[in-house]
Amino acid sequence: MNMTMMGGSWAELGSRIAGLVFVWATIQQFFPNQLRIYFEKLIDRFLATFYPYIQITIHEYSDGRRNEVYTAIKTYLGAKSTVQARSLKADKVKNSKSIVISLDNSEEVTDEFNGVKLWWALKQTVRNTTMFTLYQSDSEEERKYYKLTFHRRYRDIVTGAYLSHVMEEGKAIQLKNRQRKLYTNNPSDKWSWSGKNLWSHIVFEHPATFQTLAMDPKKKEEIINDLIGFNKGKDYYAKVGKAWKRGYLLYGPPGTGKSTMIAAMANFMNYDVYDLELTSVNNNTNLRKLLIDTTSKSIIVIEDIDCSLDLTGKRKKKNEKSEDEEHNDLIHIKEKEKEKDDGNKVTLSGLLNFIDGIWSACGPERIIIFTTNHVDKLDAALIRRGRMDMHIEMSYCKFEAFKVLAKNYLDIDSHPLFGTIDSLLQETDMSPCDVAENLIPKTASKETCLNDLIEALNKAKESAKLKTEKEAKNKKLSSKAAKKYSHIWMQMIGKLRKEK
Ligand SMILES: Nc1ncnc2c1ncn2[C@@H]1O[C@H](COP(=O)(O)OP(=O)(O)OP(=O)(O)O)[C@@H](O)[C@H]1O
Ligand SMILES: [Mg+2]
Repeated sequence: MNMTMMGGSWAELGSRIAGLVFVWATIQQFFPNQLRIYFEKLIDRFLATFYPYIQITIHEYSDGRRNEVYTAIKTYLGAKSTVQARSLKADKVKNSKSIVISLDNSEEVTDEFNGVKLWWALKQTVRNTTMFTLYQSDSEEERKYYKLTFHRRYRDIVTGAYLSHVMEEGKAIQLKNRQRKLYTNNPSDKWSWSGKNLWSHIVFEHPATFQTLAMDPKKKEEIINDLIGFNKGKDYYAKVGKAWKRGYLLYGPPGTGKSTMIAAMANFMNYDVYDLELTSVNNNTNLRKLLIDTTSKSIIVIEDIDCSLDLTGKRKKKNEKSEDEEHNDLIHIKEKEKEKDDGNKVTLSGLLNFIDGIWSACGPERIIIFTTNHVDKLDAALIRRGRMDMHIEMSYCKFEAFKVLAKNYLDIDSHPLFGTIDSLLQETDMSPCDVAENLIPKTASKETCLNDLIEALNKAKESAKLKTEKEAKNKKLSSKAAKKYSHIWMQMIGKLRKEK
């Protein structure tokens, strides 16, 4: 804080204040209450003439608890002070992935907001506290606080917009620096009575990014843009009256990168991941409790949704039904479920409520992802647009995806063998997982890896051909048998009729 800028000589001001304190003490002794209030006001006015600055103090602890505002200010000033302050502190803070820089004691920084100049200082008081233990002893307790000084002219702007800005910035930096977590739900019957152990977590450290994800580049860009739009959509969602959340359905054969995509999304958005194991949830109420216990800026994942709930069978003739019939069907299913709901299982309507019921809006900025290998097995109501806003097909490896894998695994952008691989990938279905397996360098030669892949692709092509031939043969045989038996059947019926 630049003290010389704040007007007058400090020594002079100090002696005036000392004089006033003396006068004040005398007044307190000899004068009645009303007169004392009058003098108090007079002194305030007198001080304000010489010292037009206001100070706000923010203590580290408030009502015995750590003050959230103090923490946000500390983070905010940490970012400012790296360029200004001469004395800084570096700490490894719990739940933070990097070292946190903050102001050292008695250091000061200047800030500017919409043309208003402000001065911040970190102060510390030491209090003697007596510990009443067996060996009664004295100990010193440190109390830290930030002091913000500004001209009284800017009182409104500082107490309003500026402090909100500091809080928002501080929280955003905290979020960016935090160590992200991967949660999984504990089985409902093992929840503690306090209800605090609904989820267990570990640190989330998956290396997948969109850059290393092998898929069609256009599709990848579309997904990235969708996520960016969602991330910036706070005002839009509020304006249209929608809860700030988005659903993605990832479907495709095994090993095509669905789980990898979830990790890439979480890294891109800087979100936590809640991996929800539906089979460990014993009823709809507990499912709702789990939802309420998730934080904002998180992805809730239900992997292999088709295996988690019995959603099949009810809509086998889906393609034959009109939209109206589908709708009525859903109402019917919900009613039937309600009738037999014994509170011992998660039902389709419970899951639908989980996704977009009134409780789903309880924490903003959340993404829900379902993955499945069999999209056609899922109930249309579960994945309709609005619930699962974007349906993403993760398909077998094509040449563009292969190029990403070749770059990741072999660090090459081109090779004379790429042409052969391109044409083989057009004729054969191989998952990125299997392609990647062949690209892991087992020997020093990159060419050997590519040749291994070509060999694997040729084998896959050959076995696919054999499979198709076998299927065609079986089909032919069964249609021949069907014809034969229908012929015999007809002959029998004819005979019976004649006999009649
Ligand atoms: N598109 C991809 N891009 C990069 N790596 C991939 C991709 N697909 C698969 N892999 C690799 O294969 C491994 C398995 O992929 P992943 O678990 O994401 O597949 P999945 O689609 O979730 O499979 P499943 O349906 O069996 O759950 C990953 O660890 C990753 O290394
Ligand atoms: Mg998976």
